[in-house]
Amino acid sequence: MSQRHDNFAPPCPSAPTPFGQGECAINASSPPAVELHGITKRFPGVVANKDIAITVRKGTVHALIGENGAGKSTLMKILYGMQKPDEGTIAVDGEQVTFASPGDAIARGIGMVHQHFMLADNLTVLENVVLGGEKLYGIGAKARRKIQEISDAYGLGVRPDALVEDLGVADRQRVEILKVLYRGAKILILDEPTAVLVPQEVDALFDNLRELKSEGLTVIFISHKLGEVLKVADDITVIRRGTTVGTADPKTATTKQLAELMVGTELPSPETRESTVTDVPMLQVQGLTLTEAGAAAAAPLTTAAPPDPSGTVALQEITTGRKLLDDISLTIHKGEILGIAGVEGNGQTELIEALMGLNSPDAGVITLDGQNISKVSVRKRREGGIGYIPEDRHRHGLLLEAPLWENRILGHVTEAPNSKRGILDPKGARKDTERIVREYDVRTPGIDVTAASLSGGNQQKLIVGREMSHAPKFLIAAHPTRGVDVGAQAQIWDAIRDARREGLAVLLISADLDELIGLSDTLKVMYRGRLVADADPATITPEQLGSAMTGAATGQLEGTEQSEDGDAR
Ligand SMILES: Nc1ncnc2c1ncn2[C@@H]1O[C@H](COP(=O)(O)OP(=O)(O)OP(=O)(O)O)[C@@H](O)[C@H]1O
Repeated sequence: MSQRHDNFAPPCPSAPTPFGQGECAINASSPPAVELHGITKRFPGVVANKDIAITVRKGTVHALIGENGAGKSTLMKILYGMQKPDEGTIAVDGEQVTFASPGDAIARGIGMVHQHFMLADNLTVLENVVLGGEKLYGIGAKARRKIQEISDAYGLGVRPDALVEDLGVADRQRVEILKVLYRGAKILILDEPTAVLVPQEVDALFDNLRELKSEGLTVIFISHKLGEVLKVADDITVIRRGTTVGTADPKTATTKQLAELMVGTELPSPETRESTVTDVPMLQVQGLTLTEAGAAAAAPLTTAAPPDPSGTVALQEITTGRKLLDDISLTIHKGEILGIAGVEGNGQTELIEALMGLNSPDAGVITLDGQNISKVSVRKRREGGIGYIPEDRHRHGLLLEAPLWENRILGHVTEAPNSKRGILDPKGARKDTERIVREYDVRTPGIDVTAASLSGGNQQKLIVGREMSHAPKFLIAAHPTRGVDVGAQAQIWDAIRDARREGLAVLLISADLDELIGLSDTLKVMYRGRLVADADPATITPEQLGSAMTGAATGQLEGTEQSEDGDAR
């Protein structure tokens, strides 16, 4: 490592050693909950983890940070029994263990909350928590008591009889946490837990984490949000290119230092106040309304998803006509980034799907560059100049089991360089994939590996590279930097800004409010399917925006104006 900061100590040596020998940053005052020593994991062409050494103290929050592809998820999968290390040892509470499956890890008190929640929407909280763990406390009064007890003990505020489909993102996350606690977890692994939360929800989650550790539980969490890491972590381990490069003391370290240690670059800022907005409308939406029945017509864009076995039931339920999009009108001009703020589940997904032609709106007109595209197919819309960075990269952005170069073709089959005179051109696609890998720094051993084998952030870089390569007129960018490290984030922001300067119109949807405020020229708040307020990105704060998003703030917000469609509800 070339740079060294006073606040950073080298990682603990990989061979088991007693604590407190001076050069190791970990405080010896609490006993270790987890000790990873000499962990090495190889995949074809990649050493994902190399001689990793981490000690996690009991009753602490331990953050794991590092650039995309550094090896964080692999390491946590090893600790959770999902992957087997090629070398190295794991000790839990001082005892050496080997895990053949997550079941083994759970039995040793390790639980993992994944980024993508794994809850059944149509079941209650109680049913979700009990599901698969029926042997523990049954499914009746005893289970209910236990859930209430855990919820009260850690301040989770979970209601056992609430239907999961009625819960917001933060509540769902609490259910996931409760679920692992119910199974006896004493060590919780959280994979980017704040990626989908608004600032107030992040604070609430951090209160929960503090509660957990005050009860002696241990939390390991992966994050790219360095400010949050400094706020909540007791210890920080930095992983770089598969190996531990240092530990940091959150009391004294700065985000800038962390960023430098992680990726060797300074912390980027999304702030952009140069205006390139023209008065030429690129995308116009008038009175877009969608009921549940129209949304059910949604077709997957890329993957041939297996039919939902509960499809018939779902269809029977779609009779209420509840409006998922309610009279949405907006205009995005050439050179303009219009940001939409909203807690997930308030219609953003449906709006994106409507613009892409993936659902059937009940009313409304969509115009792209003067052409009415309301009834036009997905393919024609793409050929007409719509770029699409989807919110769920696994469902709509990639064919996970296909190689990278085939993923380069996805959504752009008929366009150059993937196609020549109407015929697929694998050579052209391969060459251009290599360019994207180079230009967007996609960390991969080659373009023939599957998309599934890339780390999450590198998958995202591939999608962004692909979509920007077609010089779109209008870009739908849903969480464009979700899961990417600070270095790649800066690169993606630059790519979007550069294209905007050339006249690109962008619809930006992001849970990262700094990104939303920093990049947008115009900002709207979406709540329960409606655009309820316009905010000025130059003056609004993330906290004010967060309040508006949760519907907590009514009337006109500071830094906002009334929405086009009337009252600021
Ligand atoms: N199943 C797999 N097959 C092949 N390679 C893999 C597999 N899983 C991970 N890798 C590779 O191992 C390396 C580490 O990936 P990992 O997902 O652990 O990184 P990460 O630090 O979690 O990244 P991110 O921040 O982007 O999520 C990457 O180069 C990735 O491509």
